[in-house]
Amino acid sequence: MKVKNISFVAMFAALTAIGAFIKIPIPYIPFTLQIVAVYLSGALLGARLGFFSQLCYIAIGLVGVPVFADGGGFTYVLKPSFGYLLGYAIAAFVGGLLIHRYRYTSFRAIFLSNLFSLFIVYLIGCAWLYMAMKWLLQAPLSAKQVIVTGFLLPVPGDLILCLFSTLLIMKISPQINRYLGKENKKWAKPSL
Ligand SMILES: O=C(O)CCCC[C@@H]1SC[C@@H]2NC(=O)N[C@@H]21
Repeated sequence: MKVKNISFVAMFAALTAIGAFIKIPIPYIPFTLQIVAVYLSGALLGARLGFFSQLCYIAIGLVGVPVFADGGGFTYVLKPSFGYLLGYAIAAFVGGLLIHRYRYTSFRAIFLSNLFSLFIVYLIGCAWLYMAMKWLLQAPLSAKQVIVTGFLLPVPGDLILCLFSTLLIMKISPQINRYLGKENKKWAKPSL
């Protein structure tokens, strides 16, 4: 991996950590800005590097650096919110794959790709929340409680962040692509 790529992977891992520090505590799962870094990492770095950036973020947290919303350490895998972190890596990969493979450049296509990434995060996150509460913490939540706390409470904010991130991606992707040397791969200038 080129030094340039490694520095971008590290930068997006760091941005996800910053997103975790900006949080609003709501029951069980905090509202955070991590998702912005997830959208950006896939869309700007592509599937492979976006995935690595989130994997790197998860690894740093699991070895004990308190970069997650509620700290860090290996026992974080037992937390109800750990599934969302796994979802970040998959979501960055899928977002990057869609946007780069299909050369998405319009606002609508990038927004829909981000929405799909968000869906992946919630799918894995809510499934983990349900299982962790039931089997790891012995404090089961009903499916309805999982949907309310794990999805309905944070999703309005995430949709606003999806809109904001899409605009940001459109604004800065030409510069990042030029810097990462992806411009030869026919990435057109994004258009509204
Ligand atoms: O413990 C962590 O660091 C992960 C927190 C997960 C937060 C999830 S991600 C999707 C949804 N949107 C939010 O703002 N909060 C939840």
